[in-house]
Amino acid sequence: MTREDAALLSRVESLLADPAHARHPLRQALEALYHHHLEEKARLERLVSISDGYQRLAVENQQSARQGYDKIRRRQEKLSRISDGYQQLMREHNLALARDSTHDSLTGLPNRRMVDEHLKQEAQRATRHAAPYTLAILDIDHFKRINDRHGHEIGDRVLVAIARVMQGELREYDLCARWGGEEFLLLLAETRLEEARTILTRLLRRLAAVSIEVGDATLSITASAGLSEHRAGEDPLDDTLQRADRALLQAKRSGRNRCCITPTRG
Ligand SMILES: Nc1nc2c(ncn2[C@@H]2O[C@H](COP(=O)(O)OP(=O)(O)OP(=O)(O)O)[C@@H](O)[C@H]2O)c(=O)[nH]1
Repeated sequence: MTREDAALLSRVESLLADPAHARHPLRQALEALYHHHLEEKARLERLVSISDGYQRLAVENQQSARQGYDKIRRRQEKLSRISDGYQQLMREHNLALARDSTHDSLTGLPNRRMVDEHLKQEAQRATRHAAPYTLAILDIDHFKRINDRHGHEIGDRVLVAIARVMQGELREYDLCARWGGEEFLLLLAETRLEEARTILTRLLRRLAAVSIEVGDATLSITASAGLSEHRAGEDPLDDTLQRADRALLQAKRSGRNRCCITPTRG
């Protein structure tokens, strides 16, 4: 209520209360108007109060709806984080499984299964592009002595060291796999026998220069290798590798620390 309204009301109340105007012809009408005004004012105040209550309720509802929504959103974000983490874990787990199934756990080199896959691909490539490739089988010389003298653990260290050297020496499109025990299979892509022999001779020299510290002593090794070039139409494992194996035997028999080849024909 404004100051003017309050002053007017107070003036009306004074007029109504004044006995001098008790018989005034407008007094009754003024009194009725005054009471009507008070009732209307009270009604208006009630309406305002109800309206305020509604507004308060609406705001509270809005707030609680927003809080509820935020809570659900936070929960969903949390769930999606958990799900993302779980999926990432599964992906890593599957990758690790796939890797374990195709790689040797000691050296980290590809294993036989991986060789099989590569040989299939290489066979297709060789047929399509007439691209030659050579297989080499490399075997550490007198490895049993290393195990016997220094123990299996040192033998393992030697295998790991050799694997690392071979991976460093070969081209990235070649394959160097652990074939079993102290034997490694090398697939030299797009490589003819003579070129492969040069690569293997260099590799054997590199291996012979490796020093492995065992306590106070320094250990060194040599290796022998047999090579054979794949011939069109033949099975790489049944034929090419068999010839490479025979060449390896020849390398061992003729004094070790060397590589031998089987001629491309014959
Ligand atoms: N430390 C270790 N030794 C292995 C592993 N796999 C095979 N060997 C050993 O490798 C040795 C292979 O010995 P042999 O087949 O007699 O051949 P070698 O002593 O290398 O002799 P040559 O091949 O004739 O020069 C055996 O003593 C096996 O126990 C392995 O994963 N770790």
